[in-house]
Amino acid sequence: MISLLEARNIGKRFGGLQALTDVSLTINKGEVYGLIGPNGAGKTTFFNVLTGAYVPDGGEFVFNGSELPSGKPHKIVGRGIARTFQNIRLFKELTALENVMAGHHIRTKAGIWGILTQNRFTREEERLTTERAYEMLRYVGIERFAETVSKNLSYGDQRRLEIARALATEPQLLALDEPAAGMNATETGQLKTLIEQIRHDGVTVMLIEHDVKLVMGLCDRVAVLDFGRKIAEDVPAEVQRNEAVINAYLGGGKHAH
Ligand SMILES: Nc1ncnc2c1ncn2[C@@H]1O[C@H](COP(=O)(O)OP(=O)(O)OP(=O)(O)O)[C@@H](O)[C@H]1O
Repeated sequence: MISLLEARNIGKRFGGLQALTDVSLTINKGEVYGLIGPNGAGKTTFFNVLTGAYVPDGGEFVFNGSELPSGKPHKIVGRGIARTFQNIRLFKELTALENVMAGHHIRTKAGIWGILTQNRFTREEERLTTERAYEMLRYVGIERFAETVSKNLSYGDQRRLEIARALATEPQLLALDEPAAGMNATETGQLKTLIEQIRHDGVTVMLIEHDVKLVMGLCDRVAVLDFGRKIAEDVPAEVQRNEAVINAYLGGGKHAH
């Protein structure tokens, strides 16, 4: 097994609150890796330090054998890590197609100057970006909504669009923050199929999710956070019968979702 991401002793504090304490984990290439735990356990904070939204107070991330910069979201996307957000963050007034094109621009050479000056090279690149964006929409199953303003899409389709936009950055690791939140059973089933396809196509997936059935049915391994510490990491069957995990989360105790 080849490791893609290694988190080493990640710590993050917000004032008096220790949101993450010495979190270490390794994600292998080709895995679907779940991150679960009660509300406030630190899952989203982990994504935020990984993707550069926050700078960790301690520890480091090694990706593809070299250290990731901290607090540099754009650079981290460039290194091959893309994410979606718990609260959907699309450009609401832009069409689905435009949202995905915005994602792909990180991989184009022309950059903002090219776009402003509209030279021939840029026009060709724009054409390819548009083509690729359509391809991504098709991939997640919402090509028919390419010209729809994204705020008018159904909730499930907005979540798919976020995934398409993240995939347009051509990631090696796709970090999904509660992708099934607010989805009905049919949409969740389709999401599971989509994530399996993404993995099949060579993208490693890290997933925060409260839908335990989805997590256990989809993930190769699952890590459990509780009060900012990793309390377990194993294959789903083992995690489900881990006593500490049952007490903290799966048992439906006081801070389970
Ligand atoms: N920017 C911030 N400033 C202060 N406290 C924060 C900040 N972000 C998160 N926290 C706190 O850190 C802790 C961990 O929050 P986090 O959102 O990472 O939990 P979570 O496991 O993702 O929870 P949920 O399942 O509810 O999304 C919580 O107590 C939260 O209130």
